Amino acid sequence: MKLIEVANYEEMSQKAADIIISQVKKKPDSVLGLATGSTMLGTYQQLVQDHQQNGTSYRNVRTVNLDEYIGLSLDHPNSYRYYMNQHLFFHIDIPLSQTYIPNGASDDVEAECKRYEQLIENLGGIDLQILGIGRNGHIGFNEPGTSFSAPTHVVELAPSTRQANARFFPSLEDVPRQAITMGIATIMKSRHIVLLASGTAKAPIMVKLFEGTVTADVPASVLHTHPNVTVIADEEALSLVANERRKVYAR
Ligand SMILES: N[C@@H]1[C@@H](O)[C@H](O)[C@@H](COP(=O)(O)O)O[C@@H]1O
Repeated sequence: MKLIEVANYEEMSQKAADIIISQVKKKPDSVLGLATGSTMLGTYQQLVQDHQQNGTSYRNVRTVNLDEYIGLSLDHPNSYRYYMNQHLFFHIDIPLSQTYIPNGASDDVEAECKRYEQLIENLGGIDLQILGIGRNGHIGFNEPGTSFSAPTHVVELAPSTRQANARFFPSLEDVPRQAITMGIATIMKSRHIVLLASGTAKAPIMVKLFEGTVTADVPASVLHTHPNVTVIADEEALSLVANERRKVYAR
């Protein structure tokens, strides 16, 4: 795991966008694994700006998103499909037919998980997966305790996750209780993984991540066992991580 320390959210977003843009330039038909949440908004803004100013093309890119709530229609303003369309897909030249997100409105969510896992395999796997991190260390919606060998599956959202995401919904009651998420095994097959973290809310979990212990209690800690992971974190997110721990990963 390699740590890139940055000053703030803007710098984190710029660095992440640069990595995505070079991936797309190097391999125009890349499979990009994408994430949602507040952390990603700046990165997507940078990609849109670069597309408009420099014409980076996504015509042949395929995207697979990490997760989706169960029970929201695809056009529900809180669905991750809606988020991706609004914040990225509608503003770049990717055909929507090449953008994939688990269908949380499916009648048969178990079958949908199998279909999604197979789809990723049929695309040839993920070249570059972008991840945020939950305050409890979740990646995608893989909550603490999830087996590292799980493929795409249905999850019960932890009360703390529903609470953290409630700010996007009218009330806590409106936050879905379940989601479909790529499993940790699915994520770990990606050829390169970039995890982004910004702000003091992520400081305690960054301490746990950089302790270096691999444990299902901190799902993101599995990334220590992947050969090609870059963490881009800002000063606030790293504020509780001791300098010696940072040095272990800063290269
Ligand atoms: N399923 C998503 C995760 O993929 C995301 O990383 C996390 C952090 O969100 P934020 O970036 O808003 O802190 O929230 C959600 O639960």
